[in-house]
Amino acid sequence: MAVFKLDNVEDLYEIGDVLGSGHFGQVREVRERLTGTLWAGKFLKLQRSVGSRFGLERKSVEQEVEILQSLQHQNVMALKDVFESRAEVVLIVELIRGGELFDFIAEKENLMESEAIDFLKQILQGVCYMHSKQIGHFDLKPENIMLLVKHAPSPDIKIIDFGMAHRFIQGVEYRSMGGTPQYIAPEIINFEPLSTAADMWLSGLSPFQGETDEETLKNIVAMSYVFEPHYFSQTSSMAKDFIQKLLTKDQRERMTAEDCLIHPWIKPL
Ligand SMILES: Cc1ccc2c(c1)c1c3c(c(C)cc1n2CCCN)C(=O)NC3=O
Repeated sequence: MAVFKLDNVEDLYEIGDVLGSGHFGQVREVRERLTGTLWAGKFLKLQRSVGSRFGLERKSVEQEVEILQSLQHQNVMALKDVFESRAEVVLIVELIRGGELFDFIAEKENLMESEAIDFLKQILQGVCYMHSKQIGHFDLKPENIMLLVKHAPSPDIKIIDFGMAHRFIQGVEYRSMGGTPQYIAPEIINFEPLSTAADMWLSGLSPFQGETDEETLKNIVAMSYVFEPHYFSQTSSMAKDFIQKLLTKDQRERMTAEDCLIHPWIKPL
């Protein structure tokens, strides 16, 4: 069993404002007392009793930490320290101030395909790196793609939140039902053995969005989507080819992150 630092996190870090919260718990800005450096603290509530509906199993937190400790890449959120008390574990991670990529794009009048390609290249480089270590993220969605700083000439992308991540072991099957309905791959809905290909079922604007989660899931399994002219009329055929090769139902046929990085839309000849 992994043992994290038992010091009181507040002895080393001044706890600041809440930056966000979600299934994982809360993220707060923290200031390292020794250096004055700002970090983000991810406060994860642990289950008080086995099987409790509230809080996370310690085992799943240990898995997230073990995965983060094995990832060092400029497009993946960095883990600095881990503290634990009786009821919670605190991950001290890189502070990412640029906000979510989704909001950055939404705030722009229009996004040039060249800008989209720059962002996509960084995401693919981060995903390619984690897949090369047999690690799948399993919750890649716009909310988990952030910008290190907002107003940089070419903003750095950071992939965050490895709470659903899994390290594959040769010959050991892995199935999961987790994820966010409009972004999960058909093999997850069908509870089939998974691979890192599930991360490649990328879609920012989900073309499968239904009125309800149930309808969305049916759309995904039925592969019923169209490139709505309202959103895709200005999208190049190369870009649509790229999207279609990702939204491939058979995970064995779907482009890998490596394939994507050499696709003509991303890497013109
Ligand atoms: C300035 C700011 C605002 C919201 C933040 C973060 C930073 C943030 C951060 C992280 C996570 C997992 C979630 C975060 N959230 C929650 C929302 C993420 N989709 C993180 O790992 N570093 C962050 O700075």
